[in-house]
Parts: sequence; structure tokens; C-alpha cells
Amino acid sequence: MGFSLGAFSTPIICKTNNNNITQALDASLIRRAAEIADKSAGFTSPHPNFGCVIATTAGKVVGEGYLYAQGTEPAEVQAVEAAGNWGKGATAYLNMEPGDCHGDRTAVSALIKAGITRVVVGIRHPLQHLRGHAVRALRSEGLQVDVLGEDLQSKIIEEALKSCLLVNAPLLYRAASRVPFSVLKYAMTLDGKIAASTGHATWISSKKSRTRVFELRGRSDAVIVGGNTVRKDNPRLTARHGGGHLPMRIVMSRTLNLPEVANLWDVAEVPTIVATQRGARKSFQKLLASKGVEVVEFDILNPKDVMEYLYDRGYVSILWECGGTLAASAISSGVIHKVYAFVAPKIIGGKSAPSPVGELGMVEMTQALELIDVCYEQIGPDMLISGYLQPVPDMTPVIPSVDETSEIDPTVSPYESSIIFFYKTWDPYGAFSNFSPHPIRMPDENGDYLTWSSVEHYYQAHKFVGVSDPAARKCVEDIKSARSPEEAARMGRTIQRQHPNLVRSDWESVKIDVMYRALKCKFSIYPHLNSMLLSTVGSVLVEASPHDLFWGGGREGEGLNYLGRLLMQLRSEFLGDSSTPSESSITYQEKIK
Ligand SMILES: NC(=O)C1=CN([C@@H]2O[C@H](COP(=O)(O)OP(=O)(O)OC[C@H]3O[C@@H](n4cnc5c(N)ncnc54)[C@H](OP(=O)(O)O)[C@@H]3O)[C@@H](O)[C@H]2O)C=CC1
Ligand SMILES: Nc1c(N[C@@H]2O[C@H](COP(=O)(O)O)[C@@H](O)[C@H]2O)[nH]c(=O)[nH]c1=O
Repeated sequence: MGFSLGAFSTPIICKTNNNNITQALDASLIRRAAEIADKSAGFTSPHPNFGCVIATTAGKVVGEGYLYAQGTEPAEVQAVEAAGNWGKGATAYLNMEPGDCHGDRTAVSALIKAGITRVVVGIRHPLQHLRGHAVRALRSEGLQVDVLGEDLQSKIIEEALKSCLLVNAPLLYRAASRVPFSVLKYAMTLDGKIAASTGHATWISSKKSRTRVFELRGRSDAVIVGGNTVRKDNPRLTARHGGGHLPMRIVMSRTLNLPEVANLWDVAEVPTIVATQRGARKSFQKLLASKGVEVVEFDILNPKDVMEYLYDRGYVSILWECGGTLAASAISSGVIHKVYAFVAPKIIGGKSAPSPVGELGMVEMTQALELIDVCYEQIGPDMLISGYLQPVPDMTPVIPSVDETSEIDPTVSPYESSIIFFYKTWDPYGAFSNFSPHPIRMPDENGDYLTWSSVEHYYQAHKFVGVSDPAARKCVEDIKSARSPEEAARMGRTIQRQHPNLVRSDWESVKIDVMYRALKCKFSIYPHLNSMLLSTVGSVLVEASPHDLFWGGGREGEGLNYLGRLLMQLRSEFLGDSSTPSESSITYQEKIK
């Protein structure tokens, strides 16, 4: 070949340098968008924080805007107005894809009208029904849209992406965990006490720290304490830092053994909700109601149920300002996402003085919960240590991974797809489970057709097919006549564990194919199952088994989800095959009868 390496290398190096410069610019302007997006937090009730920065291709910022509150002028509209004619040919930086709540595409239209040619998006909208819409709409109008982590990837971009995740962390956690984002905040002495042994706690942290707490309250939808904190502190739980949003106050009390007169029962400025155990002190409930305090009864009062209830009421973020007993219960039930610990340089001592977190049942230091993304900040004389107990959720489907998805099923666009989970046969898509009662008819080694009561029967028995030992042949027969798919699974797994010598030597290499053939038969011979499978086009299918990390997706998406993958593969094959599937299925069904 007549080309020298040098002929290629120069432009490649230039391109890389250019890329580095562009990515550094993109990263810094996206971080700016996230920074201004955060400006509205604390001024109105929490809502997604949107920021928009418009810059020329040389990186000169010509317009900025942030959404003040839901229903006010979108960040993009403000930035476009500020940019004026500079908007033509410019790049818009958005910390988050706009969500078109009103169906009027205002944000998208503003960018298009302004003549913006490129849009850089920090994260896609976390809510499934809005996710990807604006990105698609902008692309369809010919704008170049680069999404961080998808179209742009590098260390510096990763850091910018993080700032976008953090600025909308409450919404992301809420969308992923279906409870509001919860922050546990406490003030403790250097010797780890949140009050003296008498229960006296005013004050541990400095005035400056307490003003910071007011800001935290102003960023929250509600502040929660337990009954004992009401009895000991008679708190007000208001945000008194001057203006801004006032959160609701919530008291969790099982006994309702609470004072008749308390600051929290004065609801002139902010409402208070008391969450209690069903039937607790009805007369006191009446008294609270007469003061305008809302009482909500729970069958068993616990943090998880209260959080699910507040999620249903639309709450996005909650500040827990309770003592250690309730804090331990909230942490144990997994509802706390972030911790703010104000540490004051004071020592109070006291064997029975309370600490920030009560009993968690841990016995070894190796069990300790480690915070991530920890920040240290000095506030007056105090140190504020904050960090997350759970990582900021990634809303893109990971099972299969983004790269694998389009290989398995080209109809799924990995960044925009929804996930359909199935597991138990009574679930909405329960018929996808191998335990669903749909017999299949499959050829044996000699080509003779045999009927199997379910895919699970077929799959489990095939662990022992072809092994010359008569005991293996008996296993196949026994599993085949198991009275239920559950029984077949139990038998297959137990024999495999206890008598590995009876398992065919090629099992690990053939098991996916065995499953594939059984599934293909099942979804070919039952037209309604075939329709159900085809109705899921565009969605990632995940078997939500928390135990089976090979066929299932696992509790946290750590499973390989091979059952979901095979179903997606079959779906794609059925779609590609116009003669699907009814003619052949009738013959098959006839055979089954
Ligand atoms: N320094 C700081 O940051 C803070 C210090 N404090 C101090 O802590 C002390 C109070 O601590 P503590 O009693 O732990 O705090 P809390 O009162 O905040 O929490 C315990 C109470 O919560 C109620 N509760 C409802 N459901 C549950 C549940 N599922 N699990 C546990 N409790 C539940 C009960 O109220 P009931 O008994 O009414 O049924 C229980 O007594 C006080 O001295 C206070 O001054 C408190 C908050 C912050
Ligand atoms: N003692 C203590 C805190 N205690 C928390 O603040 C509540 C009192 O709030 P308010 O009545 O609105 O001033 C109290 O019930 C408890 O939840 N907080 C802190 O930042 N620092 C402190 O030293």
C-alpha cells in the first residue's frame, strides 16, 4: 500500500486534540448548566432542576436560564431569549433532557426556533414516560444531540455527568426506588452524642450550622421526627433562613403519647401530619384534628410504609431530623439515601446519652455501612460530613448491557427502552415465566414427539438426557411426570446438586440452546403468548428472579437475565419472520391434544 503511517497519524492527533478541547468545553458548560439548575432548589417546593446554557462554538456563553418552578418559563426559553441572535448556530447545554409535561414542546420549540444547531444533554429524563422524547424530537429536526455517557465518553465527561446526576438526585432516587429521596441529618458532639443523658440537646451545633439546616429544610418537601423528639425538644421544624419554601412537618408516633400543646400543632404557617398506628388514642387523634393537624393511620407504623405513602402523595424529598431510634429503623428499612452529620467540637460524655443511630444489629466492623461521594465542609466551628448510602441510580437498562441490547434485539433502543419485569406466573407478564402452565411438544433424541407439562419440566429433565446411567434415565422420567413446574425445578436442582455424576457432561454448553428450543416451541404454538411477546416490542424483558443470577436479572440487576435475553431474541426473530406463527402452531397444537 502506498500510504505511510505518518499520512494518517497527523490528522488523527489533531482530531484527538480537538476532541479533548471540545470535550473539556462541553464538560465545563454542562457543569455550569447543573450549577444554575440548582439555584431554584430551596425557593419553591422541590421539582426537577433544569438549567440551560447557550454558548457559541468558541465557548462564549451568550444566554442562561433555569426553571424556577414547575409551570414557570422553561430554562431553555429564558436562555434563548437572553442569547437573542447569538443563538443561531450556537450550542445549548442542558443538565437534563426537558420533560414535556404540558404537551406543548415549549423547550424543544424554543431551541429549534432560535437556530441552535447542537444540543448537549447531561442526562435523559428519569421518568419513563418522558425519557428520550425531547432528544428524539430535536434530532428529528436535524439538530445534533450529544448525550453524556452515550455520545460523549471520557473521564472529564463522566465527572460532568455526575454533577447532572447530583443536582436531580431526589428525582432519580424517587424514580428508581419508588420512595421519596430521604436525607438523615443530625448534629452530634465530638464524642458521638446527639443529646445529653437527660435528653437535652439545644444546642450541639453552631448557629451557622443551624442556618444551614434551615436551607436543607427549604430543599425538602417534609421534615420527619419521632414522637420522643416532640416530647423532648418541642421543635418547630420551620425554615427560618429568610424566605423560601417551607416543608411540611411529619411526626411518626406509635403511641400518640404526645403533649397536648406543642409547637408542631400550630399549623398557621405550615401543616403538620401525624403518622400513627391504626386505632392509637382516638381521643388524642380528635384533639389533633381539632387543631388542624392531619392524622394518618397505618396498620403497622414503619418507615417503609410511611415513605411509600408519601411517594403516592407526590413527595420528592424528605429530611429526617429524628433521634437515633427512628433513624436506625429508617436505615434498616433501606429508605435513607443520604446522610448529613454536623460534628461539633464539644464533648458531653454520658453512658446513656443518645447517639445518632440506634441498634442496627451489626456485630462486626466489616458490616458497617460505608458512605460514598463523601464531602467534608467546615461550617463555623463545626464540620459537616455528608455522603450517600446508596449510589445515584443509573436509569439506563443494564441487563443486557447497552452494547449487547441491539445485538440481541435491534428493535430495542437501549437508552430509551422501558423494562418489563416478569417473575411469578400471576404477574401481568407471568406467562413469560417457565413455570407458566403451557405444555410443549418436543422431539426426543429419536425424533419422536413427547409432551412436556411446561418449559420448566423440559429444561430440568434435559440436565440428565443422554446419560447412559439408568438412574439418569429414571430422573428424566420422574421430572417429566412431576406434578408441577415448581416440583420439576426442585427435583432437577436437587439431583444436580446431590448427584452431579448424573448430569450430562455438556450441560453448561447446551443449556441455553435447550431453553431456546423449548421457548421457541412455547411461543410458536400458543398464538396469544406469541401476541403477548410481540406486544412488548421496544422493551427490555427481565426475569425479576432475585435468586437465579443466570436466567434472572437478580435483585439489583446483577443477574445475567438469560431468560429475558432469549425472549427478546425470539421476539426479534418472530418479528423478522412474516409467516409467524399461527399455521405451524395449529399443527403443533393438534399434536399436543
Ligand atoms: N442532635 C440531633 O440532631 C437530634 C437530637 N435529638 C435528640 O434525640 C432524643 C430522641 O431520640 P429518639 O427517641 O431516638 O428519637 P425520635 O423520637 O425521633 O424517634 C423515636 C420515636 O419515634 C416513634 N416511632 C414511630 N415509628 C417508629 C419505628 N418504626 N421505629 C422507631 N421509632 C418509631 C416512636 O414514638 P412514640 O414513642 O411516640 O410512639 C419512638 O419513640 C432527644 O433527646 C432529642 O433531643 C433528636 C433529633 C435530632
Ligand atoms: N439539637 C440540634 C438539632 N436538633 C434538631 O432540630 C430540631 C429543633 O428544630 P427547631 O425547633 O426548628 O429549631 C430538634 O427537634 C431536632 O430534630 N439540630 C441541629 O442542627 N443542631 C442541634 O444542635
